[in-house]
Amino acid sequence: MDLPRDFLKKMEGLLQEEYESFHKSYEENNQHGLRVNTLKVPLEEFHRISPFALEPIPWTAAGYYYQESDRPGKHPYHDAGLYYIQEPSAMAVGEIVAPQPGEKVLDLCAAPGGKTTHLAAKMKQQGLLLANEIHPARSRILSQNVERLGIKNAVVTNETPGRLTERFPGYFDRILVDAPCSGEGMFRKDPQACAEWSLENVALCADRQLDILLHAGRMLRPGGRLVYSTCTFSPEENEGVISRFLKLVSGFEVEEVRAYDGFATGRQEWITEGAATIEKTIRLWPHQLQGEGHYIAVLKKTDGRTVEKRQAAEMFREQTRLKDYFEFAKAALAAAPQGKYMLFGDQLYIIPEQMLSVKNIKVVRPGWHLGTVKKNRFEPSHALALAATPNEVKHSLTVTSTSPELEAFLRGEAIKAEGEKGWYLVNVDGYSIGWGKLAGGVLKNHYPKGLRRHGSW
Ligand SMILES: C[S@@+](CC[C@H](N)C(=O)[O-])C[C@H]1O[C@@H](n2cnc3c(N)ncnc32)[C@H](O)[C@@H]1O
Repeated sequence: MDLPRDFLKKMEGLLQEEYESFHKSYEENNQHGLRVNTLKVPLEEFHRISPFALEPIPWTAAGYYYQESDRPGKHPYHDAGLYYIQEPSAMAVGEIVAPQPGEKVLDLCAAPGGKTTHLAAKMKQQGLLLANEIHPARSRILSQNVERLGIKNAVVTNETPGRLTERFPGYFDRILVDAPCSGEGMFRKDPQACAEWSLENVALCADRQLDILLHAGRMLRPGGRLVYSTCTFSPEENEGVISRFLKLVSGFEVEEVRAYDGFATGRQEWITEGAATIEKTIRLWPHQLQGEGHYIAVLKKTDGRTVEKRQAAEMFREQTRLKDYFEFAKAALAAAPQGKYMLFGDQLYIIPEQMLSVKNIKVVRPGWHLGTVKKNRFEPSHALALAATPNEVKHSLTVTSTSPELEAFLRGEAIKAEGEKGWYLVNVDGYSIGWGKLAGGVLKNHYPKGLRRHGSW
């Protein structure tokens, strides 16, 4: 690999006798990982059905190494949301955030959604997961991944940390700042990060990271936990940002992180005036484990201001407009889902109970999308399909992952099928993948146009 000379010089100075083995790691290929989405398939079941040879990743309960030649991204189980393809070291972050079902959790820099989907699996569809991404196009990709993995309790926003802080002071139990960084830890995987690297950019990233972290600190409730992570090695962006934060803000302490084999500690000596507790933060090195470079710190808020009174999400008052939805639910679902229904224009959602008002906030996905209220009928959404199981609907059609029917369905074609008229949840080997509408022996295709496949795979 053609690595930036200034980068190598800096790493040699930092790592000294360890530098040689670090440098050698660039001669090896990066490892590939997938994380099973336990919202859709229990782990033991995935072990039984997995078409791929899998090796467990030690620091993640649902994470596995796979062989690149298996191409899990092409398998229909990917479209059905059974797993998320994620760099192995990145899986340590969600484990360390460790959100509990029912909590209020913010993922502040969330796209494309690797960590959001990991946090969601741990929350088991309960509580509020606010996934935010500042870049509009990236926030839409994040939203698609939330949909694909069948997540019901996530709200996706497209905001600056500053604007979220105005709405959510002292609100969250846990916050993840997976900060934009110089990406030094990803050079093996992402040659573009390598091409864009410079010492100036490292300094720029560090200032931006501190700014994001300061906002995050204000949104944390007293007693809550703030996890900061990067995929870079530079001490300025890691130990440096945490030390600067601790100097600027009182009432936070660094918490010990559970270490696995191969995890190393943060390095106090690499920054000037580094807090001694910085050694409780962790570093993942590509020459010490099978994964790329990462840094993770956990900060606990030991005190805080009294929390201001907040505005609850607007109540929904238009029950009459839901008549067609309830008729659809009666005909197609085993039971209408419980929750706080809300209409945004003609789009119907169930929003997480703990969500606050979204007025003046750029919302990409306000909750679990159920479908569109049309004139005299209701059309169910892809998000409703992906989060449903065959026993939650009245009619379902099972196809196998290798069947021509599934290929046709994913291409957007109609399928021949017999049965009662109505909406059918199409599922691959029992895992929901989309809607079809049956009439006259033909299942009309409702697989979203943007997701359809072309040719075979
Ligand atoms: C490391 S990536 C996040 C990866 C994501 N957590 C995942 O696991 O898939 C950092 C994200 O921060 C976003 N970002 C960039 N500048 C930002 C800012 N000033 N405030 C908040 N987020 C920012 C980037 O667009 C990027 O999507």
